[in-house]
Amino acid sequence: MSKYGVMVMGPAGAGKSTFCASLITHLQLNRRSCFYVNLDPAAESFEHPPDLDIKDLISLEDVMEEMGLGPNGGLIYCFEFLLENLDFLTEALESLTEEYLIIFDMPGQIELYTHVPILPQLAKFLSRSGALDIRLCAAYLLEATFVVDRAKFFSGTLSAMSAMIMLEVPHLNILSKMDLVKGQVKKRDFKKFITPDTSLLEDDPEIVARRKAGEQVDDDQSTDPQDRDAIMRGASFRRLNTAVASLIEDFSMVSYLKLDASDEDSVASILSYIDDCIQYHEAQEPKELKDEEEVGDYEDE
Ligand SMILES: Nc1nc2c(ncn2[C@@H]2O[C@H](COP(=O)(O)OP(=O)(O)OP(=O)(O)O)[C@@H](O)[C@H]2O)c(=O)[nH]1
Ligand SMILES: [Mg+2]
Repeated sequence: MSKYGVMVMGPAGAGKSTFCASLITHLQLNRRSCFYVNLDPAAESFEHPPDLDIKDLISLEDVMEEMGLGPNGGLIYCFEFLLENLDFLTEALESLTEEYLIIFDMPGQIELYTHVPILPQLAKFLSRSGALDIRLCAAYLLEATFVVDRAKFFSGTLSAMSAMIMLEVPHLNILSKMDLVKGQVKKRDFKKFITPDTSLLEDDPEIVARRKAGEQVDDDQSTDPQDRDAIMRGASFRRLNTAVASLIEDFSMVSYLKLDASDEDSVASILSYIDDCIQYHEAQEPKELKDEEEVGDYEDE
């Protein structure tokens, strides 16, 4: 029996847990079953109580206290512990039928998505180990407000691409919190961020405005590493961003969907992409109406 799941990932505060909550509400309203797995050992409050919570296996607070680790080292320790105790996941998930969408709410530490091999191991276990065999996709969230700062946007896009390459599962990139940029960025301008390329740096309004004001933008103003502002306004920093943007353009892997978690249509649209990625609908049996529903329907006519 196939199982279906989505890993909701992305940097801290990107709106992962909010999206999970909106997705669960939407699934419930549409009479679809879901199973919510919290894999963030530091998460405390939830709109929907998790069906499985990593905190029942290990708590970040205990790890930090007992092992003398900081929050990031503690989180890595928690995931290493999870990988040594995968029965915790198998026992809870193995009996789920193909009707369920399993939603994994991930933590926001960026290290997990960029260079430590923990998440690839976990994704491999969930999707390919034979124990669970979940048809899994990743939903990587990045805050849409990042588009205001080109350097931030490309650095976020690079980490999305890094997660994509490391995880080797079908992957959706999503610009979250779209409500925050509505009215601030014109629709036509926003389009350019959907499939990012180097042209975004060439017509950066900040550079255009500085050039217009007669500022010299093609030289470095300072090479003193302490003078962060001057470095970030200098030509070397722009060359670095251009190199990052070119890399992203050359790989041509990242394009974004848009999400406003408070808008049900927007959540429904993202869900349709998730369903499509994991081919959820292909495995579903036609559902028969229950007797009372059938009678009710005829009475209405
Ligand atoms: N305006 C707006 N705010 C949002 C949206 N989604 C989330 N937020 C807010 O962003 C903040 C962070 O949201 P979370 O859902 O906790 O983000 P997260 O990615 O789970 O955060 P961590 O688990 O700490 O990494 C909260 O204050 C949310 O209310 C959205 O679509 N629009
Ligand atoms: Mg969260």
